[in-house]
Amino acid sequence: MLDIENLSYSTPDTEIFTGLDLSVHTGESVVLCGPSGTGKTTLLTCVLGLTKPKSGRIRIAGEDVTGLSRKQLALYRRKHMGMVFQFGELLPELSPVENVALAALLAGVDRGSAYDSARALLSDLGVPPGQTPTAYLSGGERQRTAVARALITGAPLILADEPTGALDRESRDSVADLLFELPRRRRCALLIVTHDQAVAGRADRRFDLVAGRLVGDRA
Ligand SMILES: Nc1ncnc2c1ncn2[C@@H]1O[C@H](COP(=O)(O)OP(=O)(O)OP(=O)(O)O)[C@@H](O)[C@H]1O
Repeated sequence: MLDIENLSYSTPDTEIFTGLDLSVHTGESVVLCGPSGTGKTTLLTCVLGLTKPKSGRIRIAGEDVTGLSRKQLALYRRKHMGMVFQFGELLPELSPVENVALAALLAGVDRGSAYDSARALLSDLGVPPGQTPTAYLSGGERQRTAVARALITGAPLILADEPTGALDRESRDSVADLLFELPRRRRCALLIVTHDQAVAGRADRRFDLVAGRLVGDRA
């Protein structure tokens, strides 16, 4: 589902990573760890098409996304990728169902279907129904809502950046349970960046980004 080939990125002062190769297949979870500042988030933003790599190729579902225009990328992202951030990044004044339905509406789904799917997905992921703005939910409930938002369009590639970094241990475990079930339950590919060793240990494969190189399991 995701094929990264010979990817390099540098800032004007520093080479962040060089010649990275990484594949994530449908039905599996891959975790990316490594010291702070080695470029893990930058790698995710390259996959999302928000950062342009210096060289190399990223293919998603067989399509080379490194050559797409910004507009094509935005459309491609909506259809093929779901993203979960550390702090959920939800709209705090909207309820969970509104946050999740909004992602479907932006992807062109009609209002009735968007709301029906959002309610069904949130119920499946254990988010209490109701009109409470997400600002008042617990951290775990917010992250479950963020996972629902990432899934609502049926994206085959789910990316997560420190999805449990802001949670206590109990919420961390339940959000990790939810995330690691996804590849098999929903036939997607999952790539998670995390510093949390308990979360990292649950992935099918693990890599560490150290000094610009990936170290670890191979595809
Ligand atoms: N556009 C940019 N201009 C300058 N520096 C950048 C740019 N993008 C990334 N960097 C630098 O690249 C390095 C990698 O940052 P990144 O956030 O990807 O690391 P990380 O491995 O995710 O770190 P952490 O684990 O702390 O979240 C950092 O030193 C960051 O400041």
